[in-house]
Amino acid sequence: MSKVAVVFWSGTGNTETMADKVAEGAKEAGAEVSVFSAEDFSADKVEEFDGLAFGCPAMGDEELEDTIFEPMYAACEPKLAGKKVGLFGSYGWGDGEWMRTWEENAKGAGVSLVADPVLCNEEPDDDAQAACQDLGKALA
Ligand SMILES: Cc1cc2nc3c(=O)[nH]c(=O)nc-3n(C[C@H](O)[C@H](O)[C@H](O)COP(=O)(O)O)c2cc1C
Repeated sequence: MSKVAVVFWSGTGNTETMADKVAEGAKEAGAEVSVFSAEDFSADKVEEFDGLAFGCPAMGDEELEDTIFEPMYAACEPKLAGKKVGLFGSYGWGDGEWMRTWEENAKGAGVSLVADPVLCNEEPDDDAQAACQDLGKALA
C-alpha cells in the first residue's frame, strides 16, 4: 500500500477543504493517507511517504504563506526527488500567478508533478473538489 501525505496551510478553510478532498481521493485509490497542517510537517518526514500533496493559498503578493508554509516547503523540496508530488491551493483576486511561480520553481528544482496543479477561486466548487480527488488518486 502506498503512503501519501497531504500537507496544507489554510487561513480561512478553502485550501483545507481541498486538502480533505485530495485525501479522500488518495484513500479511495487505496493509499494510506496522513493529513498534516503545515506546522506539523517537516522535511525529516518526507522519506516516510511515496506521494506528497502540498496545498497553500495565494498570500502576500502572489506568494506562498511565508511564515509557516514556505519555510517548511523549502526544506522539503530538495528531498522530493523520486516522490510523486502534487500541488493545490485557493486564490482570491489574482489570476493564479502564485501557483504558476510555485509550479515553475518546483519543476526547476527537479520535482516531478503527477498532475497539473489544482487551483480554485475562493471556496472549491464541485468541479474543483472533483479535481482535488483526482489529484489524490494520481498520488496513490
Ligand atoms: C493576506 C492575504 C493575502 C492574499 N494575497 C492574495 C494574492 O496575492 N492573490 C490572490 O489571488 N489572492 C490572495 N488572497 C486571497 C486568498 O488567496 C483567498 O481568499 C483564498 O481562498 C484563501 O484560502 P484559505 O481559505 O485556504 O486561506 C490573499 C488573502 C490574504 C488574507
